[in-house]
Amino acid sequence: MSDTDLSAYKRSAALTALDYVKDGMVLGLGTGSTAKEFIMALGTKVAAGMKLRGVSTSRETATLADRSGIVLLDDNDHWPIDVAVDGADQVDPSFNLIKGGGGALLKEKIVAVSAKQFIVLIDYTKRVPFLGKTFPLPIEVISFGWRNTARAIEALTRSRVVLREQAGAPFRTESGNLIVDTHMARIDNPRELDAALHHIPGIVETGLFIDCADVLIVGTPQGVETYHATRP
Ligand SMILES: O=C(CO)[C@H](O)[C@H](O)COP(=O)(O)O
Repeated sequence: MSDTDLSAYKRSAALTALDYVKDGMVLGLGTGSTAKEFIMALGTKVAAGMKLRGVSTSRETATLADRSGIVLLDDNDHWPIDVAVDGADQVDPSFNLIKGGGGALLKEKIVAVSAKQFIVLIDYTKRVPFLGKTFPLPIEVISFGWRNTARAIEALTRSRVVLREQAGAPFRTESGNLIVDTHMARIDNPRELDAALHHIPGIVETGLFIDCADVLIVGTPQGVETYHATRP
């Protein structure tokens, strides 16, 4: 299915997420095409008189938020984020996520875990029985010694690790780091893998979002489905 076909499902999920937005809130604003639908929809709320402030996870999102009339908090402020809303690349049955397809995973994770509630918006094709296989795991690494870091990731995961490129050059995150995409056949235990990866020096953050999502909103051909995570 093409991205154009899926954009209607992303949009319907984004519109449903508006129900969670109340006047005066501070919102965490994700990055990517689904987050974009949400931020543009927020513009209608602001135009109708709602006052919203936000924390942006990328320059692209900051531009969209500005156009929607959302006042952005400074990077150096303490952010009292009520609700963070973002897309994802894969979601497993326990609502664990792979994120970072757009390369914004570090800021996205900081914002998601800072929020009182984290809402994930996806089209139905992103729900998977297990993470990996159809989407490589993005890992943000510092450029110093990145080849050694990549080798260590390969040894741990027994998978192919590929430096992400853009226009023929290494892709740089907004924090100045690199992304290596890790092609794993299947991630059986995302929590254990995330913990093990964090022991490798040079890894800044992984695209595994474990126990972060509170609400999952899925756009499907049959309509929008909403799920609330239950945690012990
Ligand atoms: O993690 C992300 C960016 O780093 C995005 O949320 C993820 O890639 C999904 O993107 P899209 O909504 O465009 O399908």
